[in-house]
Amino acid sequence: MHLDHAQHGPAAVSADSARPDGTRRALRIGLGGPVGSGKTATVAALCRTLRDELSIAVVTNDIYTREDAAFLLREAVLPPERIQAVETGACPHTAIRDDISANLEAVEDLEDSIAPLDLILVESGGDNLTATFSRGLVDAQIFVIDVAGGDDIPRKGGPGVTTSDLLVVNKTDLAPHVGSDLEGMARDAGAQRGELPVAFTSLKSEDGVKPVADWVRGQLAAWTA
Ligand SMILES: Nc1nc2c(ncn2[C@@H]2O[C@H](COP(=O)(O)OP(=O)(O)OP(=O)(O)O)[C@@H](O)[C@H]2O)c(=O)[nH]1
Repeated sequence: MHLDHAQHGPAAVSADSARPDGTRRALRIGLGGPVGSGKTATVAALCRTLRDELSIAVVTNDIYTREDAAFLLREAVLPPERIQAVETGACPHTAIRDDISANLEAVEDLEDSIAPLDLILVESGGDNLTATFSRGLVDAQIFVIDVAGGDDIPRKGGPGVTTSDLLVVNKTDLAPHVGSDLEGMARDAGAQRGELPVAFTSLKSEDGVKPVADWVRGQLAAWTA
C-alpha cells in the first residue's frame, strides 16, 4: 500500500480556460476541509515548494478575520500583493459554493494585477464535511482532513471526502499518538472514492507536501496541454 503518494488521476479541469483577452487564465484550485486540518499549512508548503517554478497567488477565506492571510504574509510564502483575503461572515461554505462573488472578484483582481499567473490557490474557511467549492469558482478541489479528527472520517463520507479531486489526510505524524489506523483510513477512502486519488501527508516532515505538489503539477500539465 502506498500511503504517501497521490496518483495523479484524471485531470479535472473545466473548459473555459481563456481570459477576455484570449490569453489562458490561471488554474484555480480550492482547498477545503474541517477547522484546523491543515489547509493554511498546506497552502504555505505548496507556495514554498512551487514558487520558484510557477507564478502563484492565494485567496484566503476567514469567517470574521484575515488570520490565514496574515499567517501567510508573516511567513512570507509569497509577496504581499499575491495574497488576498475574503471575510465570509458566518457561513464559510456559502462564499465558496453559493454566493461566490467576493471570491471571484478576488481571483479576477489577482489575474488582472499580477498577470501572468499559472496557479491561484483558494483556501476556504474551516467548515464541515459537506463544504465543497462551486465549479464556477475553482477548476479542481482538494479536501484536507487530518488523522486527529478521527480515523472514521473517510468511512463517514460526505461530498468533500467522496467527490474532491484530491483527498489529503494530513498530520500522519500524529497517528501513533491518537491511535489512528492509517491503513484503515486508506481502505475506507478507497471504498468511498474509487479511482480518485488520496495523499497522506505530514507537514512536520521535510518536503511532506510533495505528494500534493506533484498532484498540482499534474493538474497544471493537463490545464496547459
Ligand atoms: N503535527 C502536525 N501538525 C500540523 C500539521 N499540519 C498542520 N499542523 C498544525 O495544525 C494546526 C492547524 O493548521 P492550519 O494550517 O492552521 O489549519 P487550517 O485547516 O488552515 O485551520 P482553519 O483555517 O482554522 O480551518 C497548526 O497548529 C499547524 O501547525 C501536520 O502535518 N502535523
